[in-house]
This record gives sequence, structure tokens and C-alpha cells, in this order.
Amino acid sequence: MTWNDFKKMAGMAALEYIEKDMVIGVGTGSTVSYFIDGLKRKKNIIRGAVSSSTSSTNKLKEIGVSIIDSNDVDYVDIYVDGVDEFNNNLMMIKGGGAALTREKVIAAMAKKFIAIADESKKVTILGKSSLPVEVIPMAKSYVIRELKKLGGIPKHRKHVITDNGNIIVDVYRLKIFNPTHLEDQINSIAGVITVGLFANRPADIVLLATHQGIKRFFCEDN
Ligand SMILES: O=C(CO)[C@H](O)[C@H](O)COP(=O)(O)O
Repeated sequence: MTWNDFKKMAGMAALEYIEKDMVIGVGTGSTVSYFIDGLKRKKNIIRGAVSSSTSSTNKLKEIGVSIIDSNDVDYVDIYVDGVDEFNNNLMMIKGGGAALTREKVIAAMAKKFIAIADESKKVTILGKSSLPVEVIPMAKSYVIRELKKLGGIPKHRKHVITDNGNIIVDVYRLKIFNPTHLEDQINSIAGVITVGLFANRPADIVLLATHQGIKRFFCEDN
């Protein structure tokens, strides 16, 4: 099986959580793309989707799912999204697709956050992949200097502008021993919109596609 087969397996597994009249939060990325493909079958029973990016919105529209403005609902019933990494507490790094801020807003609005992943995404200590930070353009140099003080190697992700008109700085070689503290620290740097560390709001469930089938991990705090 290829990585894409595992991504598809994870995306399809999330479909079983969809119930009648639900508002579905939809993330961004290649794993979620398989979930969106599967959502076609359920599009007539749900109220619609709150989308985290232009690319997901376009794909949802193509298959005929109603798009709901995030300002028009108080919550989403479930939020389904991919991850770059997750740890044993279901804390995550996200934002490989540069959609982290909208993803964080929808995660905050979600009654249940269902993360979908293949086995390459499971880690013991967060920081194997780079940590994305969305930054307003005029604060780039200042934020990079501040991020260096935290021990990693920050690099501007060239040629990427987020859906919110901002830039992404990726921080490499961070070993994240205290994720909630680091999330708060980075979010408090002036000019940072948000960091792609989802520690204060971890996933409720991770559906992990493995050679043995889908493994389910549950967050003990929720
Ligand atoms: O956070 C994300 C986008 O901002 C994605 O969910 C994350 O990067 C995983 O992507 P993929 O499913 O393509 O591996």
C-alpha cells in the first residue's frame, strides 16, 4: 500500500461520524481531500460545511456541498482535518498547507475534533517536522529574531501567501517538550497571527490508518 492508500483509508474512516443535520468543519490537505471525496455520498443529509481554505471550499463546491459561513453558526458538530504530527496526548502540529489560522478557529468552534492521519504522523515528541507560524508581512524579521530565541531555526516559506494575506515562517529543529507553554509563548509574539501548534485544543479522536486497519486514539481530557 502507498501513503496515499493510507490517507484515503483515514479519510473514509471519518465518514462514519457524520450524522443527519450536522454542520461539518472541513480541514485542508491531501488526507482531507479523500474525506471530501467521500462526503459526496453524505451531502444530502448534512446542513453543510464550514471550510478552512479556498482549496477545500472549491473542492466542496465541486461536489455540491453547501458552504456555511463560519460567522453564521455558533459551533460545528465535528471538525475533520489532517495533521503534520500528533503525540500521545493528541496534541498536534498542523499548517503544512498554510491554513493553520482558519483551522484553529474551526477547531475552537468544534464539538468534536477528529484528526485523520497515516502512521508517518505519529511521534513521541512534537518537532520532527517544522512548526508553521502565520505572521503579518511587516513583522517578518522581528518575529524571526524572536523565534530564534526559542531555540529553533526559523525560515520564511517563500512564495506562500495565506488565504488571510499573511506569510508563513517555518521553525525547524525544535524539540517541543512543553507544547502548551510553547503555543502560548509563540502566540504572544507581536505580529504572530497564530502558531500551528494545537496543544491547548488537542484532537478528541485520531483515526490512524495502519497496515492492521484503523486505530482509534482518544483524548483523555475531553
Ligand atoms: O494542517 C494542514 C494544512 O494546513 C494539513 O492538515 C496537514 O499539513 C496535513 O496534510 P496532508 O494531509 O496533506 O498530509
